[in-house]
Order: sequence, then C-alpha cells, then structure tokens
Amino acid sequence: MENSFKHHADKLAEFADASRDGYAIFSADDILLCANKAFLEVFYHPEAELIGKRFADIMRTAFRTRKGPRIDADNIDSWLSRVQQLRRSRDFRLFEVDLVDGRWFLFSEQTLPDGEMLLQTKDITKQKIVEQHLNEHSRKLADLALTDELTQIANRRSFVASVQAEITRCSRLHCGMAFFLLDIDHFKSINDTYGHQAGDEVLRQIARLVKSTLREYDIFGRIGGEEFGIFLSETTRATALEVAERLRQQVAEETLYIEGNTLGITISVGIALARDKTSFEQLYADADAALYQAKHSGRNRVVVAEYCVIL
Ligand SMILES: Nc1nc2c(ncn2[C@@H]2O[C@H](COP(=O)(O)OP(=O)(O)OP(=O)(O)O)[C@@H](O)[C@H]2O)c(=O)[nH]1
Repeated sequence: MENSFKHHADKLAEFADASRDGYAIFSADDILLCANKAFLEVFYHPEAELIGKRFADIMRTAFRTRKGPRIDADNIDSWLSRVQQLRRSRDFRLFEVDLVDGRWFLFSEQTLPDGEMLLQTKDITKQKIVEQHLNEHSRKLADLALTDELTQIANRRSFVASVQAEITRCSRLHCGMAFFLLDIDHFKSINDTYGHQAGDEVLRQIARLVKSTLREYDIFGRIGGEEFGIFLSETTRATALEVAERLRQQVAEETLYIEGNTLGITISVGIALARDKTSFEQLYADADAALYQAKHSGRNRVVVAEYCVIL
C-alpha cells in the first residue's frame, strides 16, 4: 500500500515536472523551496540560481537583468514593498503578469495557514493576443458609432451626448454656455452644380477648417446634412460672438479646391446663449430660430437668438 502511495506521489512529481504550467513552493519566509521547469523558464534562470533564493532577490535579479517578469518601476525597492503588501494578503490570489519577452502568464498564489505558498503559472499569451484584438476591435466600433463617417468629427449622437453632459456641468456652476448652429449657404446649388461628391468634399473641408479654429475643449459635431453644431462652455456673449464671427470670416475668406474647381463658400450661424438650467432641445430651438433669421437677412452672417440679448 505504502509502495503504491509512493508510486503515485512520484508520478505526480513526474507530471508536475513535465507540466507546461509552472509550479513553485515558497517557504513562509519567502525562500523558493522547489519549482518545476516551466516555472523556472518564466524567470529565464537555471534552477541552481533560483532554488534557495528569496523572492525579493529573485525579483531583484529579474529587474537587473531585464529577464522574466516586466517590472515597470524606477526603483525596485519601492516596487517590492508594494508587492510584499499584496503577497499573502489573502489565502488565494490570481493575477496576470507580462514578461519582458512579450509573453503573458496567469499567476495564482495559494497560501497555507503556516505561511507556505504554492505558486502556479499558466501561459495565457494566446488568450491575451485575442483579448487585445477584441479590445481594439470594440474600441474601433465604439469610435465608429460616435464618429460621422464623412467628416470624421462627432456625429449627432455623440455630439448631443457631450453637449448634454456639459450643459449639466455648466448649469451647476452657473457658467455661460453658447450653442452655435452653423449651416453652409446655398449648399444645394453646390451639389446641383458640381455633383454630390463635390458636395461631400465641401463638407469635409469645412469641418476640417472649423475644427482647426476651435479650442480643443469646444464641442463640435455634424448634426445632419450641411448643419454643424458647436458648444462653448464658460463663455460670455461677447466671446461667443467673436468666435462665431471669426469662423464666418475664415470660411468666407477661404478658397476651396474641389475636383478642379475653386469654390467660395459662406456659412450662416445662429447662436443661443444660456447661463442657468437649460436643455439641448431648448438651445437647439433658439439657435435654429436665430439661424433662420441669419438666412433670411441675407446669409453669410451671425445672429444671436433674440431673448439672449440681455445675457
Ligand atoms: N453632398 C452632400 N449633400 C448633402 C448631404 N446631406 C445633405 N445634403 C444636401 O444639402 C442640401 C441642403 O439644401 P437646403 O436645405 O435646401 O439648403 P441650402 O441649399 O444650403 O440653402 P440655405 O441653407 O438656405 O442657404 C440638400 O440638397 C441635401 O441633399 C451630404 O451628406 N452630402
């Protein structure tokens, strides 16, 4: 019977040694007592250099030789003191470790009541690559869902969401907000004269031009068709007018080169202003009314919504 146990224990040791997963046992005072080949391979050091060493010394060697686990720290001692707080903080811990050579391992630490610890490592490089591809893919999908395909600026959905978040913040702080509706003049005749593709190119170039004149934290998006929205926070009436007028002027002065034609484009801008609680719908309606006035009083102009005169 005893022989049979011994036989099975030997078999287990044999399998553990041949396993692709790493196994190691650390003593209660963190000395590496034994480890199989797969574990030693993670650290790139021969058995003789690791067995009998303290965990801290093994990690110091990894840091110094830049082999084994990637240690993103300037100072190994402060890194070690952080890690030591985590080690044995629970009976069982699972965490991912990336190696300097680009491989990824899932580590598990199982601590016995007397402080001895069994460390297991599993190569998860393939899963990590798939995970990274999936993350990248879903980031791209999220970007696509938020971006207007033609102009590569925010689409209506993401523009409205950003503006609503900013309205909430500004209303709380009672800071001035300005909302512009910007519309290309006689855009239909551009399509009719030069074709729809030329019209698309005008939209792209105008979006680029407007974007380059705005500040990084101004919110800019394509609301639909040839209509764009801009939201400025922490803004006075005078600043809003100045920005809109500068935009109008820059567009009017720019010559666009579209499919062999030189085009002069103008825009009309309707502005709504607010200081206290408001909504996207309210700002949009007010700016739209102002834009209507701008169109009907000759185009290529900026009009502030009537009720905003006092703001
Ligand atoms: N090329 C192109 N045209 C578009 C797009 N979206 C909307 N349009 C066109 O934009 C034109 C808008 O025309 P209108 O609303 O009559 O306005 P307008 O000709 O710009 O005249 P005003 O706004 O009154 O100055 C329509 O002919 C739409 O077909 C687009 O993505 N690409």
